[in-house]
Amino acid sequence: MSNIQFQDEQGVRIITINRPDKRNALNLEMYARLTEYLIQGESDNGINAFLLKGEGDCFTSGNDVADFLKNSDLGQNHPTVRFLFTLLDLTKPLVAAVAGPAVGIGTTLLLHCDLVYADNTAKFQLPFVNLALVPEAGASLLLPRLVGQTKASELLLLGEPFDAQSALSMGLINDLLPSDELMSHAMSQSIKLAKKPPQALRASRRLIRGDSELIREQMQKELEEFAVRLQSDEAKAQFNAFLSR
Ligand SMILES: C/C=C/C(=O)SCCNC(=O)CCNC(=O)[C@H](O)C(C)(C)COP(=O)(O)OP(=O)(O)OC[C@H]1O[C@@H](n2cnc3c(N)ncnc32)[C@H](O)[C@@H]1OP(=O)(O)O
Repeated sequence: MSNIQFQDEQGVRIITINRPDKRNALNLEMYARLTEYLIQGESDNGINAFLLKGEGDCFTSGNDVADFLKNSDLGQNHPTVRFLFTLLDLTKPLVAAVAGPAVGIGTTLLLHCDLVYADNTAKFQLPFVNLALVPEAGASLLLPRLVGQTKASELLLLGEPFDAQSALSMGLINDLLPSDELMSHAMSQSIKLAKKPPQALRASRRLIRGDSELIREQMQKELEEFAVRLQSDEAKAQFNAFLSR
């Protein structure tokens, strides 16, 4: 069974990251499934919104660190790269429900979401420099835009974890909810979106998100740098240190 599952309910495609033994770390197969289910949902007239969540007490611990050691060719067909550009090119709204860790791409993908809800267990982190990497998913452009350059530098250069209250005050999440209300709230907000007139919803979303070509260019620059960093001795040392803890 795939570690990514989906179900469609009331116009919402709910996508679940489900690899609890590795804290929902994303491997290549999982990126490919995420992309497939998003693209399918984009072309399905019965789907008007996506809701992304993690199974259990974790959103996602980000990229599978072991995969960093195996796959360094980040061409356009690489599953992670395809997923990132699929996120950028989504036309239907994306909602996220975050409980537990949301690390690396687990945090940066939130910058592509339209609504983000979290509970008190949520813990965000952008540990790219700690891993001897650079930001991805356009975070080097989108995060300064959201939180200002000095705060973005703190989050991206120091790479320390921050909690849901901080994420709320920065505007990274829309609301902080009790754990037992997180999913029902995220779902009811997603259903509200799914019931809006779809063309107006998509057009408004496009206007709100602004110039996607600028973001695409920045993502491309990030990926070029990321590919170089991935090959570096300092990055390999960090990956091996994590894997041999
Ligand atoms: C393009 C994208 C880039 C990125 O996303 S860069 C970010 C990459 N991610 C990370 O660096 C995060 C690494 N993980 C962690 O820091 C911690 O985990 C957490 C804070 C997420 C959770 O901590 P805790 O609850 O104490 O769990 P645990 O004991 O560390 O992990 C349980 C098992 O899960 C494996 N695991 C966790 N995260 C990853 C990962 N990202 N890649 C591969 N494996 C991971 C561990 O190794 C271990 O496994 P075993 O039980 O076999 O020892």
